[in-house]
Amino acid sequence: MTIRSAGPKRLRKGNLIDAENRRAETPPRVPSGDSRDGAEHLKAAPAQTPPARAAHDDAVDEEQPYITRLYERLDELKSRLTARLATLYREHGGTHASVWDREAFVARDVERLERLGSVDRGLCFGRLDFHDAHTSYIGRMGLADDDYEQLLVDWRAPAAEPFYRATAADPGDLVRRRHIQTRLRKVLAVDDEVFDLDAMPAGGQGTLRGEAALLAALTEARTGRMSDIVATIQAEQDRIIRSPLGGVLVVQGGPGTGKTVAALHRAAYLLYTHRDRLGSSGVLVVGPNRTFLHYIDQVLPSLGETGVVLSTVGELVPGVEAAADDPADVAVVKGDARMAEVVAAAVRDRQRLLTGGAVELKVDRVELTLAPPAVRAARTRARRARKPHNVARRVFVRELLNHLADEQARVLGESLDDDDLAEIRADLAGEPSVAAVVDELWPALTPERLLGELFASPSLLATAAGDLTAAERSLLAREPGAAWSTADVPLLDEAAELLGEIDDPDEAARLARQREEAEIQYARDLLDELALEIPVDPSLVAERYRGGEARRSVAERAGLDRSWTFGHVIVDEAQELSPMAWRMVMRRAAARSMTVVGDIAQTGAAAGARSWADVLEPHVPGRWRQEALTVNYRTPSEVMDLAGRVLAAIDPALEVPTSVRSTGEAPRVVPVWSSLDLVSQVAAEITAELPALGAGRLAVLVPAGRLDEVFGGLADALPVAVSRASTTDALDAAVTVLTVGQAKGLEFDTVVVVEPAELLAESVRGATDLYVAVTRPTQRLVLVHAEPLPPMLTS
Ligand SMILES: Nc1ncnc2c1ncn2[C@@H]1O[C@H](COP(=O)(O)OP(=O)(O)OP(=O)(O)O)[C@@H](O)[C@H]1O
Repeated sequence: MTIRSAGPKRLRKGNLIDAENRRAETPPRVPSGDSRDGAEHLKAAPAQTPPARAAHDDAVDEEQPYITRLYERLDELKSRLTARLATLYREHGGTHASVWDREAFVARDVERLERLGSVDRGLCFGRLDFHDAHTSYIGRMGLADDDYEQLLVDWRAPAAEPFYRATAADPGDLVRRRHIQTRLRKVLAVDDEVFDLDAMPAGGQGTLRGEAALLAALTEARTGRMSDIVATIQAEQDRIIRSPLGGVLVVQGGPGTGKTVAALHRAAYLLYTHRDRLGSSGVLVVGPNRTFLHYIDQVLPSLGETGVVLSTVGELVPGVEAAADDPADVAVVKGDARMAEVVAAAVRDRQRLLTGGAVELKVDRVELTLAPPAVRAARTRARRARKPHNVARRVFVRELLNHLADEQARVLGESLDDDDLAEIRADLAGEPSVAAVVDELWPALTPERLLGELFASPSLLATAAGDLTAAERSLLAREPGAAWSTADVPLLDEAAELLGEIDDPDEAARLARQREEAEIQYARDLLDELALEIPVDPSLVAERYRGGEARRSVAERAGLDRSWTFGHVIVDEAQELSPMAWRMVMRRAAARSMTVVGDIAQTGAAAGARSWADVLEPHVPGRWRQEALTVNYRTPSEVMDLAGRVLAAIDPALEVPTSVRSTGEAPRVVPVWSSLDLVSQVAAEITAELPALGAGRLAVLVPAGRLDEVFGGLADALPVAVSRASTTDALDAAVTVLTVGQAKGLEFDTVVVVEPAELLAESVRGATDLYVAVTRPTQRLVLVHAEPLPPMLTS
């Protein structure tokens, strides 16, 4: 096994060896010793000599009492909080102010308890020894004793920075950085980097260790869930994590360079550092699909942050469920920036004039004439209000009723005072024939109705989408009542923005009901999570949360409110967003504080990005900054050699990230004589792989057209659980069958790619899909094919 220190982390003074030796049963693989791209590489160490082992064991013993003390402090704080919370939950009544105070205490204590409960695993993972003889311990949260003496420094605090940033060239005041590995509150290993050997106490030199903690993290079997990397953040990642809050930060990096994980740690860092600001406005993380969000959803809670909203593009409009998939050409048209004008024109087209001449209305046996000029005047006034359609509708209705009331007075030949006129207007407003005309001329519209009617009507489309070709317009056709697609959601959002809220009591009641259900569910989840030792009646908690806007968590409120603007927005796999999706996401980030994470070389969506400038210049011209991540932590170098050939076929100018380690196992290519045998051969390959897989995860990546066939065949043939990406347990099974699109952002110990030539041919971005597919494994890659392999995989 080799670790290459290719950039973020450099070889440092002292030996660098694998502390895992202590528990590893087999010695690590001797490195191949190649040094690509001039990257320094770290050699796996020979087995420890007895004195080194003894010194190491002494260091483990030395740390245990302190770690035990930290856990005791954690437990003490937890039991104090639990007791106080149980008391607060039982209290009733009091003045309005005292009830309010009590609620505030409850909310604060619940949040604290959640945080304390989330940091148990690996509470402390580092220690810094400074020249002035003081020592700091670094961990998942800050802890102090009752005398305010600092016991543990939060990893996000400025005092923890040397843990991630110190280098041999620039160690600052640091004498030694120690990684501490714990399991179940026991110290397992320590891993030291010494910056000043002379300043080390006698005997301390024996514990010198290198990249063991990183190596241990990288080679661990995958669980189907992303883990935090708080103990092993690398310097180039740390710079991104601690980059200032303001403006748009783009993080460009190849597969496996830690973009996702760094972005999530950045969310935790920003919440910690700017709690005042972000605590009330919240952080939104946008990911490519639900499976991916499920894959990452443990990372922030494990860092003690629960208040972040995770959403796909298709979920960003509350109340709309994007259940359909559009073909690529349809998604391209719907995602095109020109659609903004189409939606705007569609709204304008619903503000109509009387094209067929005057209409006669019979109100209370009085004949009233509504003439075209009156409607035109009302429309002009309403449009001048420069308000959303449904809000401006009030002006239109008022103008029209004024006109009709005057008309009625004229017909009756009476001179009426203001009160009489107001009464007539009220009567007119309740008159069905008047309401019908108003609805025809300026209807109250929901986004769903606007787009549903637009896409179902070639004539409405022809008027609103004149800039689109006839072929493009025909791609927008949709049956009334059909399911919405992900590509429809940004259009619905665009429409919602232009339409505004409807003054409709039924709609208001529906939203209130939706909110209430969410509150009750929240209360239930809360009690489940807290697992209070003293029983508390869930209905009391539900009651407590019901109705009180201010008592709901920010994430809850934000999740239910389409117009919520977040303090910071993180967009992952950002290369996949269409221009229309960007418009929607930008609305959620009104202050333009964003982290945009992606890889232009992995753009799979036909409507996705070709350059970050194309994406961002229209929204934040000249006001975005870019950082790069260059080291691949996921994929071994043997697999990346093959991936590099695929990348070169996409564009020879694109750079392959340098793998930080190698396994000595080249990708395996398995030819099959007939495509009829493809699935059985895949099953045989997986069966052979299972012993090495252990408790890890294996993905079968297939062309979309083969999903059902391969899933069905494997589910029958394999002795282990097989799932597919569309189900909620997708990442829990040992074997998951996915399309490449569904595997975006995910990783697995072993990946079996089925029929690469078909993947390549399946879409205009087939080569990109192939690149994404082969960069998913952390250990082994197998290619099974009946059709000839694409040349880029054979050379
Ligand atoms: N500093 C680190 N310490 C330990 N593990 C790390 C570190 N950096 C990245 N990793 C691991 O490397 C893997 C890849 O990270 P991540 O998924 O964030 O990469 P990515 O750049 O988003 O990849 P892709 O573009 O392919 O989606 C993850 O398992 C992550 O935990």
